[in-house]
Amino acid sequence: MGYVWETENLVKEFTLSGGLFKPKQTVHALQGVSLYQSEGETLGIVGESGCGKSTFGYTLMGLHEATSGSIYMNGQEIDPYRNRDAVHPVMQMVFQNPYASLNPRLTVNTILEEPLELDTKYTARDRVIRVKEVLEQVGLTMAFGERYAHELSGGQRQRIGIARALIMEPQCIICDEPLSALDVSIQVQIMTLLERLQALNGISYLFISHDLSMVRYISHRMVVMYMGSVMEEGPALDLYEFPQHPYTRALTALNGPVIPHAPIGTPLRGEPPNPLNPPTGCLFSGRCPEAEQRCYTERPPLREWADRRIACWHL
Ligand SMILES: Nc1ncnc2c1ncn2[C@@H]1O[C@H](COP(=O)(O)OP(=O)(O)OP(=O)(O)O)[C@@H](O)[C@H]1O
Repeated sequence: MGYVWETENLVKEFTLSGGLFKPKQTVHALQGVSLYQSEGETLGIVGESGCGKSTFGYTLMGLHEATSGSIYMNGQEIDPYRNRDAVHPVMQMVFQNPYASLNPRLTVNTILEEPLELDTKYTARDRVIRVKEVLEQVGLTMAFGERYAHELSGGQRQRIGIARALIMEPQCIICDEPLSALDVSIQVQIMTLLERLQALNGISYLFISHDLSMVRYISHRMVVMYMGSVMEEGPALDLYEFPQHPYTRALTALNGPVIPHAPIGTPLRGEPPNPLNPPTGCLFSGRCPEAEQRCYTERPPLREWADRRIACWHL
């Protein structure tokens, strides 16, 4: 089975413009990320705030221009930043804030029909049918089509966000913290909806969240990111219950031990290093309880280890 998308050594740097006495500075947001996603799979990306999760999703979607590296969709190398038309049939995005991501001046019907209008394959009648179909899929009736965003609850808005992503039948939806603005009971409903849609349409999700304990439930595979770099990647439950990288162990330690005898990490200490000036060795070395001399000078590559990939000299 082919990959829906794949990245090779993806690098994203943001340049901060300097001032009269201040030189330009570079934020190293993604430092060579190589990942892939299979059809029908949910891939979770977790990590602390600022580790580059959203930047990865945005660069993949072409909302940011990659500094270097390659992006493939269905095996074809593309530049999503310059060729959005090639991205949209493959990938759509659901945003964190359902309040901000819907245009308040448009009815739900107009919001959902807009992308269809760009495709000549859809007649006016087809558009109405497709909007009804997609509203039903996200658990809303046709009557919601007449409403404006402010007339909807948070959960209903996020359902519309999902409907908008679904409408062109993409292969993959990037969900960037889609639950964090919602109440816990609504979060469960939206998670259940996403799972049902996956069973129905075979869609893939790239699920971005800082909440490891939640991501492990929804994901098949999980990626732990730190300072724009992949620290550990593997089957979600297994990775959560038996974390190997000291950083993953530290993250899971925050949630308490899950399984008796599972390796328990040392809780995180200190702050991540400045992304303007990342360390030359392992990016986690400054906070790692197991760091040795080599960790401070040489960056560990991401190496295969059973069904995982781990970037640590201690394997
Ligand atoms: N447009 C931008 N200009 C400059 N720096 C940016 C920009 N967008 C993101 N960054 C920086 O890139 C790094 C990664 O940010 P990003 O938002 O991708 O992290 P994140 O893991 O998604 O965090 P959060 O969970 O808080 O959204 C951070 O240091 C951030 O400050």
